[in-house]
Amino acid sequence: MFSACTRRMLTVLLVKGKGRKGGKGRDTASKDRGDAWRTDVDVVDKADMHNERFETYYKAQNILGEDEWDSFLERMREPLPTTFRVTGSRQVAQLLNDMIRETHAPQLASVVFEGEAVSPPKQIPWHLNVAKKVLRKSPEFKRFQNFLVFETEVGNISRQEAVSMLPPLFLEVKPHHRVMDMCAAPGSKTAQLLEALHAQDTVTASSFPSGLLIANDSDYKRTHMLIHQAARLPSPSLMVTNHDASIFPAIKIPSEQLTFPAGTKDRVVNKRQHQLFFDRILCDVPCSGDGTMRKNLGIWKHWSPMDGNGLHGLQLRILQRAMRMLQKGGRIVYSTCSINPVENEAVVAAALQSIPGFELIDMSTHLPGLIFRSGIKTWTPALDRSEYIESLPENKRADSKLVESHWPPSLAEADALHLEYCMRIYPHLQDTGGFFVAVLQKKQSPAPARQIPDNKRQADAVEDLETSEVKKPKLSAEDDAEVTEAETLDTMPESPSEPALVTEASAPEHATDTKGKGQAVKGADVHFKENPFTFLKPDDPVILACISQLNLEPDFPAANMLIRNPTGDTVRSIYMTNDIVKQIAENNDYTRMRLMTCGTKVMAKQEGAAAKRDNAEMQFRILSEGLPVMLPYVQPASILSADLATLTVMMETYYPVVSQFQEPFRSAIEPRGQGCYIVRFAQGGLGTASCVHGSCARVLCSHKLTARVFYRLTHDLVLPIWKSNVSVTLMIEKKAKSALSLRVFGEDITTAAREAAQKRRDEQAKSQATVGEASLVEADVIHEGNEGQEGESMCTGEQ
Ligand SMILES: C[S@@+](CC[C@H](N)C(=O)[O-])C[C@H]1O[C@@H](n2cnc3c(N)ncnc32)[C@H](O)[C@@H]1O
Repeated sequence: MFSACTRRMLTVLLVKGKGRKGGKGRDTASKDRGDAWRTDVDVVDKADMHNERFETYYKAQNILGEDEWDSFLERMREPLPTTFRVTGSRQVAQLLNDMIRETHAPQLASVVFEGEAVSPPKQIPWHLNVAKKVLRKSPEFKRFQNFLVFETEVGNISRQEAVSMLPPLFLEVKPHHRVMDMCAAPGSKTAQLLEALHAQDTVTASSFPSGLLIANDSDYKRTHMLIHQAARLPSPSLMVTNHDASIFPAIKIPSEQLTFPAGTKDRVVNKRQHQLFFDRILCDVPCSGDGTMRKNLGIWKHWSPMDGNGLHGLQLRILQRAMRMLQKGGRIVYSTCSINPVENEAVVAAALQSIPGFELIDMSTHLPGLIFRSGIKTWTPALDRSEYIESLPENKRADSKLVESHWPPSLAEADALHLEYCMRIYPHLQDTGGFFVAVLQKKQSPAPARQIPDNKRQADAVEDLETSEVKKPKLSAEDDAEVTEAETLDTMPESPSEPALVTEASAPEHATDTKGKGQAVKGADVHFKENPFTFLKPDDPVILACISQLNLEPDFPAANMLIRNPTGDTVRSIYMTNDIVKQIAENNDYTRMRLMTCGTKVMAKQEGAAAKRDNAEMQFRILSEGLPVMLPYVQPASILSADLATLTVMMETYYPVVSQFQEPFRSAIEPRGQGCYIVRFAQGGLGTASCVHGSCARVLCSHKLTARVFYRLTHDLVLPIWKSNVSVTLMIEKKAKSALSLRVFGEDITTAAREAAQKRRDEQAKSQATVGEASLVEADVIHEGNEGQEGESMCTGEQ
């Protein structure tokens, strides 16, 4: 389907039947991760997938030729192929991709169900069609589905519609780019953008991109989904904010982050702070979601053209705000999962007409395998819910409830805007959902740009601040209150002497003093209750202790470590950011930005049983999720080597004592003091594990023999451990440990799994005993009944 898809994309169609439960629309489409792969009950019949208004409206828009209309509608009523993306860290992604390609796909290659061959999962652009019945009844597919469910639960695989993977591909994000995701939750595209920023990552270590990604969503609860999603791709370049994207505040950045083109006025050069402009912005705006009707069947019943009419104003304002935050030469992708021109071409046309200096770009050859139709140049907005669509002459349009931007521009204007460069994707073209993408670019200034290093930017931003003049579109009064440019840009300090932002009266002594204590900050949001962000000084005792305990390299970015608590006294978790994220956090009021998180959590104070047992002084450990980011700074000599036998011991026992390990690991760990260490299990290493309960050696297990099964490690594995006075513990979370065990050994050999299996066996035995007792009682009752009133005894017994 899409030949330019990223390495991590895979697609599988898991469900093919009559249809599934109707959803509530696009924004509610994300489900509980664990349920995401389970097949739903059919509740909407094909016969109910009709909506007169939908058909009349779209026929009137001429979105497709007559010859395509029937196949379009027919495909709209077919269930959507289920696609998924491997989203975990590069280490996990590589393993999972290999597992699917090398283990699951071959195992599924020869499945024949009811006399018909079923195709295995394939990387996009291929597809697999599997009937629900096959999934339920074919043991091979059931196993594959279980694998998907498990990896989805631990967050390494997420269900994502194929078309929804497109916008980030059109953005072409590079590691040095400053990127904004305006409407980001639940975060599937954010994950793709992060992957692009981290294109230089290796299998075990994260890169340290100089770029930035701000992932924003106006829905507070949904920003937590974003944070959760992003935690799987730990990045020092990430910030998550909770703002209305249409009034996203201007972000200040100090001069050090910019280079100025020759001829820039002194007044500008001497300014201490400037507005940050982005290289790439994604506007995946809230929409009516009628392109998702194949999976959100509820939309069939309730669809009305007024859905799109009502969203148009907000969509336009979000796009306009993005345009005002874009760097010259920068790119915006505007996307919706709607096929309604009022939410698509109308928004793009109005935005281009209202803000000069932008153009649509032709991306038709960017993904050669993608089949799409060009954007349309004229449409007829619906005046009401009526099934009859009427157009109005231009002189009557002002009298309607619609605003000017709902209507199409003249054909000459549409030609000049190149609306044909917009891309419309319909379900029948390549068996996907419906989707719309437009790629806008801010024209370069006439003066050729000087060659500048990656981490330095032209002060193009400054010029814009000085000169920007924005023509505002007429917006419908009922849509939303109009937000003026002044409200956002005015908050920039005009004079270099104006103090930096962020008041935090309770800033700790050891923190960098970036706060104007007690000062009221212009634009601060007093209702925003998240903890402040406090950067530790590089010579803070906590940082110095971490450097020495964890054997960190001299180039460890000690100045970029931050803590999050109101007082700054207790340091439990330490986050790491890159320079640009630090600059933004320090130069902007975090409440005004509504900053939820920045950077990534990399270290934590060792607490709990182990520390208490050992009476440990304050010690820090590297978190498993932060390890890829920290690894480049851990001195190689301090990294321990181990084989899979060592890993087996760590998996099979909660707190294995040193004497349980074999040589050479035992001698390597024995003399070391208490603390956190990093262990590398090298690719190609061969190991064994006892089969505890799994299918691989079930026969041996049931005969109480110890099965030793051999495994080979296909990639380097690097993990954190904690050595106490007596034991060595693998420091990864319980579920992640089980997932790792499944990936490496093909079985869950962890202590937790063994205990759970034992518990299940005990319960089973108990219930069998109860059944036994019950049948004895039953037999007694039957016996008694038989003795007494023959014929009524069964009934009594069953009660
Ligand atoms: C289509 S969804 C985004 C999906 C997301 N890009 C992804 O790929 O996972 C639209 C999002 O816009 C958010 N939203 C709605 N109004 C908004 C606004 N004014 N500003 C920012 N976000 C908004 C919704 O909460 C929703 O999460």
